[in-house]
Amino acid sequence: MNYQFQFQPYQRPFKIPLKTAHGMWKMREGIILNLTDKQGNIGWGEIAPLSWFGSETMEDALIFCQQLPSRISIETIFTIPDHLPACQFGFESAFTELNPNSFLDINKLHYSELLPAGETVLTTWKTLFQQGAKTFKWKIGVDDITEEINIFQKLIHSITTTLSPTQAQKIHLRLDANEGLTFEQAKKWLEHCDLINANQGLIEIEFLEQPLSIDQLDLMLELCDRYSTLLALDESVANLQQLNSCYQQGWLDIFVIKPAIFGSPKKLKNFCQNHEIDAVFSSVFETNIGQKSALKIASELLFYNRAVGFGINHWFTG
Ligand SMILES: O=C(O)CCC(=O)c1ccccc1C(=O)O
Ligand SMILES: [Mg+2]
Repeated sequence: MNYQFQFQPYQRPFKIPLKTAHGMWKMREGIILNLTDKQGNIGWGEIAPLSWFGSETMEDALIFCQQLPSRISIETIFTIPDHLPACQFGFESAFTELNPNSFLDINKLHYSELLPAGETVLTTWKTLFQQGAKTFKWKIGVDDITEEINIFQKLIHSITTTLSPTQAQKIHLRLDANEGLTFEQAKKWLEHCDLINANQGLIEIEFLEQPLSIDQLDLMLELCDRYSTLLALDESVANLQQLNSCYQQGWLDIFVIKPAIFGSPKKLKNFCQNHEIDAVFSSVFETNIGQKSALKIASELLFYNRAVGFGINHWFTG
């Protein structure tokens, strides 16, 4: 059995550049591919690399696609090397569209909306809340910490005063530092988070994501012991080898999984079915094609029903 293979690179500008502790991101680049079977059915896939998270680069992915013949076998799809994790996802997704293995309803998922770093968070959160959002993630570790904690207090105040006392559902707020904090700064943030969570009010700080760099897992484990607010690993668990390693080293809080750069979905499913980890599935700003495949994986593997980090469409026009 083999498939006809086609691919097309794309570029998609952000409405406003995404600011994280890793820098500014203005343009999402990737590759849309399709496989056609003998009956003429088409399966779509997307390669959306994120090299600052340790995946291959856009160039690596393009070179890989260019050297493939126009007809490829199943064997080719399932033997893409581990240093091309976004390619593994893209090709396997297209294959799975042609050979579906589950029919779960991705419309049942709930979403976390991504809020921009800095003061604009104060207006953005409200617009998204008025559209029905209940879970938000705010990027921190970008500006001076005193300034950010100041904005954080204003955000908490804004949420508290906007909610009606009869609000049925809690607002969940996630903080994502993208490795941008020091140990001391992480402690400071977690003190603020613990105070809010001790209130047991209508706002819950759901977790602090990747406060420290990936070589500081020991310190992040220490933060888990010291504070009651949960921590999440993201950059530290970008692929299967890293996930395995952090799991073995005793991480019990949350794991952020970005299916589009994680590598083979088959291997990811295998891991999650053997270890019931507390996972948050999240986007890497892929288009609807990659999102659909990633959300299918999420709906199959979600044990704790946490909101998925795919509330990102407001970052693009059209
Ligand atoms: O996880 C989410 O809720 C949104 C997606 C997100 O934050 C993200 C998107 C692209 C690259 C990195 C990250 C990140 O979580 O650090
Ligand atoms: Mg993150």
